[in-house]
Amino acid sequence: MTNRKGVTPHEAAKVADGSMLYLDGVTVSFDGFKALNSLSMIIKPGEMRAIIGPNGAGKTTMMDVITGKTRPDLGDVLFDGGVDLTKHDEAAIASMGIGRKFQKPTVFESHSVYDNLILALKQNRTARATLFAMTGKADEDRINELLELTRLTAQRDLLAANLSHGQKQWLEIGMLLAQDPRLLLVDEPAAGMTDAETAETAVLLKEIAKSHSVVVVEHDMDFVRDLDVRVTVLHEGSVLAEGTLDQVSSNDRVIEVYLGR
Ligand SMILES: Nc1ncnc2c1ncn2[C@@H]1O[C@H](COP(=O)(O)OP(=O)(O)OP(=O)(O)O)[C@@H](O)[C@H]1O
Repeated sequence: MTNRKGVTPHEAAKVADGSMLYLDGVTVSFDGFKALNSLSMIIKPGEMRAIIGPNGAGKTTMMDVITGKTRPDLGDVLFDGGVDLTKHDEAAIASMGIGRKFQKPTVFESHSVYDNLILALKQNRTARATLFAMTGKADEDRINELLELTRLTAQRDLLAANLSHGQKQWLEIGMLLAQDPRLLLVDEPAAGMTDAETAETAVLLKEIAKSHSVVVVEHDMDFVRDLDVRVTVLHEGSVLAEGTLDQVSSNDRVIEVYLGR
């Protein structure tokens, strides 16, 4: 079988070799409307990428395709150099190491911060992991690391319901990390945060990106500037521009369609 460019899956896997995420010619239609229109993008291992674009550009649909929620009509979606994500369902893709953080935090409000992290850690126990089960001490150490990373050490025994909006987002990021993903997809983390929380979230994501690939969808340009990473601009389901934030924001086509000035 070949895709629309006459590329076999084997050939696509060769091109994708060494990438964490490889999208090529990905097209998704809803009743004839192309939410994604031949979208292509490569994320390298250890890379953090910011995705921006006006409403309806296809950002959410792209995340849906990567996580197996939506099947593309056309195109290659490969993880870790060669795993064809279009052949797997959401649960299988999550267990392969792709974690997704939705915009709205979904922490367990009636549980403490600590219990939320423990629950996330235990969720990750596959049969194999149970066989070589971590000791209680190893679990404690991991939780302490995650509390430290997510700036929640002092809130460890608080009910999640009593955290600020920003702290809930950080807790949920910690819960995702407890499941040891290799690629994290983060949808508008700064939405609804205070300026201080937004700035801290950029620092947090940069720390996480030292040991994970991260794709961040975001509208807040100050936050994207703080991330200081390569930016991809989506428009009408395809890549309009890619580069530093300064490069894409001085691109005439981006100014025309995205910034509208
Ligand atoms: N299930 C669906 N059925 C029909 N149209 C859809 C569906 N999902 C998305 N669309 C359309 O596809 C386009 C892309 O939507 P998508 O949500 O991916 O954009 P987005 O870049 O995430 O936008 P936003 O910034 O507003 O979240 C939009 O025009 C949207 O109306």
